[in-house]
Amino acid sequence: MELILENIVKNYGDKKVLQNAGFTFEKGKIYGLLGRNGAGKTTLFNSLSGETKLDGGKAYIKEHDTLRELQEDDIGYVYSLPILPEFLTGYEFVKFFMDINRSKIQPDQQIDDYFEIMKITTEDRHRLIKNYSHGMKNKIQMLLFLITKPPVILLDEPLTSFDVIVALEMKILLRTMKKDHILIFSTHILQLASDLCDELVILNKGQLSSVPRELLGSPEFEQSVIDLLKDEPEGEGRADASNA
Ligand SMILES: Nc1ncnc2c1ncn2[C@@H]1O[C@H](COP(=O)(O)OP(=O)(O)OP(=O)(O)O)[C@@H](O)[C@H]1O
Repeated sequence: MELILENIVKNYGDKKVLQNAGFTFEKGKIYGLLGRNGAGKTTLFNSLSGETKLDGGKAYIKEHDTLRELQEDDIGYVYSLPILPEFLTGYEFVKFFMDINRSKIQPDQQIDDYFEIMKITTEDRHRLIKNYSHGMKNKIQMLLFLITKPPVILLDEPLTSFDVIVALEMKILLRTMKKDHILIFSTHILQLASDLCDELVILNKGQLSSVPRELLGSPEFEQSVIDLLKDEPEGEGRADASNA
């Protein structure tokens, strides 16, 4: 399965944010999306999830040689600031979510199985969401996608809200999930990106480009990414980014 972006354009008034951005993302990989503040990472995620209308271009899902337009249902979106019903307990909310998505769930999957996978304790399951930490809310959002299994999962700065232990748990979870999904997460943490991602994608000047794989984990990695993100035109010593 592939997510294919073609000539994606998004403007806010006179501000051109995404300018003919194109890229092909593949199932089985974790992609890190890097870009400077205001580069348009959230705008790209909002556009793909249908929250914001695109001004141009198309997004497709390609599966078994069949191409179709991306639909809202294809996307699971883990927001950096999750919006959840605070008046319910985690358990009540997940139960409700399972009820309305009954057709997508394997019959042998029990609600507690999902909480176990997400390592949410029995006590926490029955607490009101309004008392959850930011990281706990992110965990609940990720749990929802274990239920509905959308082909594409977008995570906006997800791991920054987790403590080191939970971040490690989440990394393991993302690595197990990647075989069934296209996972794209935005981050400013270069170490996390090089550690977790199979591919790094740079969003700069409204366009997407991939960081050469051989740079991941190399001693020049950090400096090369900084060079790629700088506004200056291509100069000596600058790493080569290949447009997909
Ligand atoms: N609803 C909006 N109306 C007008 N301008 C917007 C809107 N949303 C975003 N922008 C502008 O679009 C640009 C891209 O914003 P966006 O939030 O997508 O960037 P980002 O890469 O996610 O940034 P950060 O890393 O700081 O979260 C910014 O200049 C921002 O001010």
